Amino acid sequence: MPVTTQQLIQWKQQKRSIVALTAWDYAIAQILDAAGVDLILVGDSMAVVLGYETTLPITLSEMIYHAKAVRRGIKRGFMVVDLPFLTYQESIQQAMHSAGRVLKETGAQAVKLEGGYPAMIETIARLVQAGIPVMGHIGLTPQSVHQLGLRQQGKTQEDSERILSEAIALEQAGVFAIVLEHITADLAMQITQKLSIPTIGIGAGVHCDGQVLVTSDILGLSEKQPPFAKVYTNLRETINKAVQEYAVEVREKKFPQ
Ligand SMILES: Nc1nc(=O)c2c([nH]1)NC[C@@H]1CN(c3ccc(C(=O)N[C@@H](CCC(=O)O)C(=O)O)cc3)CN21
Ligand SMILES: CC(C)C(=O)C(=O)O
Ligand SMILES: [Mg+2]
Repeated sequence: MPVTTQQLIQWKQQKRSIVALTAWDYAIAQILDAAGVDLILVGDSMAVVLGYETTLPITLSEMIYHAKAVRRGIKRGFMVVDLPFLTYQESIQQAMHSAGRVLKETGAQAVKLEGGYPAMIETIARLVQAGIPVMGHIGLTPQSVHQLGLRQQGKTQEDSERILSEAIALEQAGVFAIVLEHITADLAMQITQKLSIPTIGIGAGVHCDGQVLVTSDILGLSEKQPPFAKVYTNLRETINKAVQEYAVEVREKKFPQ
């Protein structure tokens, strides 16, 4: 049975951790889905797969192109697509148009957008009223890299209080879940306890209701990873070995047989 927003909320109540990863094409999506990943995110971090330094250059059309391929690989997982930089901040109308395109053209079940109170609250409420499930994303928001940098957020009392109140405002606006990125484990625990909707952490400690990482990071495909990522295998090395072996066999006329 496909995962739903209700299922995600139930898993929080049952304290069953939610497993989330990112995907950018059919093959990766199919492998993650068959492995039982609960939530599959077409993240704008796909920028790394396309060779960009930040997530800012990714366009809505690029996200939709990749999301359509991901959709074809998923049978069970809940599929979320990131709205990229400046495709939702301009106006409620712009956000509605972008989120509508994502749901209509890709078959995703939800969109994710960065930011909290006050900037995004009205926009989120309107999307939810229109029937579009929205996932929040606060703490380190990479689309604001030129303001925030990439450091851990919520380290001062003032900052952590602000992030906690953003989380509460997002829940009230109707998000079904929130990504907490690169904040202290203590703050993530407080938010997780306070909210009825699931928190999905990335670099936010073990007390979140679920965890997400960028799949190219855990596979060792990215050139570099954030300090909070764990590299479970080194695909760069694996691919390099296979390609070297192939090259030798071609040059020595050992392949084809
Ligand atoms: N491959 C990849 N994985 C990610 O998780 C990811 C992306 N790309 N791109 C978008 C954002 C950026 N992310 C990052 C990237 C680097 C740090 C990092 O190195 N943080 C350092 C401080 C660096 C600094 O201050 O410049 C740290 O110690 O917190 C954190 C988050 C997380 N997201
Ligand atoms: C890592 C997650 C939360 C993300 O926003 C992305 O991959 O773009
Ligand atoms: Mg993102």
